[in-house]
Amino acid sequence: MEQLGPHKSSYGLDKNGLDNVGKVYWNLSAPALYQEALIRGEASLAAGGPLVALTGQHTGRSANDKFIVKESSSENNIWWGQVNKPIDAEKFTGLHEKMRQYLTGREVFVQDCYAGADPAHRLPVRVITECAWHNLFARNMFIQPAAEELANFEPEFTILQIPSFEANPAVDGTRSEVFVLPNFAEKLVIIGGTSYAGEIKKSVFSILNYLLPEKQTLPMHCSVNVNEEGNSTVFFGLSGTGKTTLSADASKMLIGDDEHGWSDDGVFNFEGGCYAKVIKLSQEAEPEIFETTRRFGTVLENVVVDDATGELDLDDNRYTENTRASYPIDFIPNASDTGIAGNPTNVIMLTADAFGVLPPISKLTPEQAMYHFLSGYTAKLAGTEKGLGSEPQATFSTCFGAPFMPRHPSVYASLLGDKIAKHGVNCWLVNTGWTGGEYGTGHRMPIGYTRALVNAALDGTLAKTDTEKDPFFGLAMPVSCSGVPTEILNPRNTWSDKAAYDAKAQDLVSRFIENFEQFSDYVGPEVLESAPKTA
Ligand SMILES: Nc1ncnc2c1ncn2[C@@H]1O[C@H](COP(=O)(O)OP(=O)(O)O)[C@@H](O)[C@H]1O
Ligand SMILES: C=C(OP(=O)(O)O)C(=O)O
Ligand SMILES: [Mn+2]
Repeated sequence: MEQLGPHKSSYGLDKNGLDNVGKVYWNLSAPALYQEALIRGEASLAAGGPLVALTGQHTGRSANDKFIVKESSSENNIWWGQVNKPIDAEKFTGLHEKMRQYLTGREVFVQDCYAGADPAHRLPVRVITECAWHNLFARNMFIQPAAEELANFEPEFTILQIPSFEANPAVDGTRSEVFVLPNFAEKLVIIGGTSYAGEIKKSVFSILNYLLPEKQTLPMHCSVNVNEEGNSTVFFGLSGTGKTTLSADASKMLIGDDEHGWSDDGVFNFEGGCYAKVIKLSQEAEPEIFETTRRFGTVLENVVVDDATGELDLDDNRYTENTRASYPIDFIPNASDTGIAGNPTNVIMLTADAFGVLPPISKLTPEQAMYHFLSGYTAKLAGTEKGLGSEPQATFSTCFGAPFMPRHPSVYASLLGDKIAKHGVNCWLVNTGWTGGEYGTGHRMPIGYTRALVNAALDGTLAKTDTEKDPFFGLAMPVSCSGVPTEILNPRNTWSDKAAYDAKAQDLVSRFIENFEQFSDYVGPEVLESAPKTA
């Protein structure tokens, strides 16, 4: 086994059961990984220097192909159901062994890194990949140990990601050729059949979501930034609701864009990089993120590059709507270099309501915050082309991140409830989705309006503004906000057909109620009292 690279670890790959591989590239730098990726034809270079990779068939997460290994150490702690589905330990062992055989004589890339900016909570993770470009993704996304820490680095968890190795569902116990299999007993996640890099980061997230509640630390699918007064804000939200977009803001210090922990000491980023959606990215609305797409070190996924000029075309969705940029967090000009901040003053729950019935901002009582956290509502337009007649798809994903939450939602909700009460946190619901009338005719909330509303919430202005109560969801809607047209603050105003608005709002209320039945035994009467009600 040939060992290459300046930062080999004394904890060799034999300890990962991989004494049979051909070459190991240890902790290569970004330039070295570029070279290896380019030599192998894994990726190409675009103007300004980003590395551009195509993932082929799988351009997003394969949520249905994730199975948690059922074994005695974790079995009773997992919330088994539609989301967390089991796979037998024997099946895992069989597939892992096949994967190991497959790697005989092959090359692998290793990044040893930390997940968790707070040294008290960080997890040493080893990411072993087949491709150099996925290794650079891992290097961008996680926290790099100091050079002297690498020599004696001992991983607590390992991610083994081999996209060209596919499962055979008939014998391996998977659903398809794709598999994402966390094994909490063996402290190992094996990934195969997909090149979507997001699987790597979300696997590490799932591990921390499993481990941290036992340390009284709440893991969160959220972004975090800090304003000029030093107050930190948590932005919860499902994919596409604006965590990354809204946390990158010239007037704030960025802590992180996607995954954080909240301990007794405050909040900390799990990651050391960001993973931004770049489809139709506007230089004007998102200047900081836009800049990252034209520089050395950024990995672009499924972005179209002009053959003749090497220029990016961020508007081209021929491979997917889910085009991505991963970059180290310090590519954002005002990012924190510690990844740590104090206890949040505000919690913002983001939703992208494609029905166009939720207000662009509302103040939540602590009980309503619990209700919305457990509900985890967002909605997408069914087709990528929004047009008349496309009925939106409602999604309820508990804790704003069900696919990544191995434990029962009440575990996370009770930690959040305690922290909101203890620190007197202000909670808000922000709709970054569609407005301006009946769905299909409306448009997405302009980012500038959302930023203005968020800023008015954070600087205390909205707390002093009169509110009106929406009759369907019981939400307190501010009646005015500087920089935002008054008529959009109550979404009913934006519909020409008021009866259609009422019917649609009522329909969404019914969906909330139906979805919440599964949680009604886990919350107190005050939370149920604060729930949306059918008229
Ligand atoms: N009002 C808005 N607020 C936030 N994002 C918006 C808004 N309107 C449109 N967008 C777009 O929605 C997407 C939000 O994605 P992103 O911030 O990556 O979400 P997340 O990080 O929560 O997955 C971006 O493409 C952004 O340009
Ligand atoms: C990376 C992902 O998360 P987000 O869209 O929230 O950035 C994902 O869901 O694959
Ligand atoms: Mn994001």
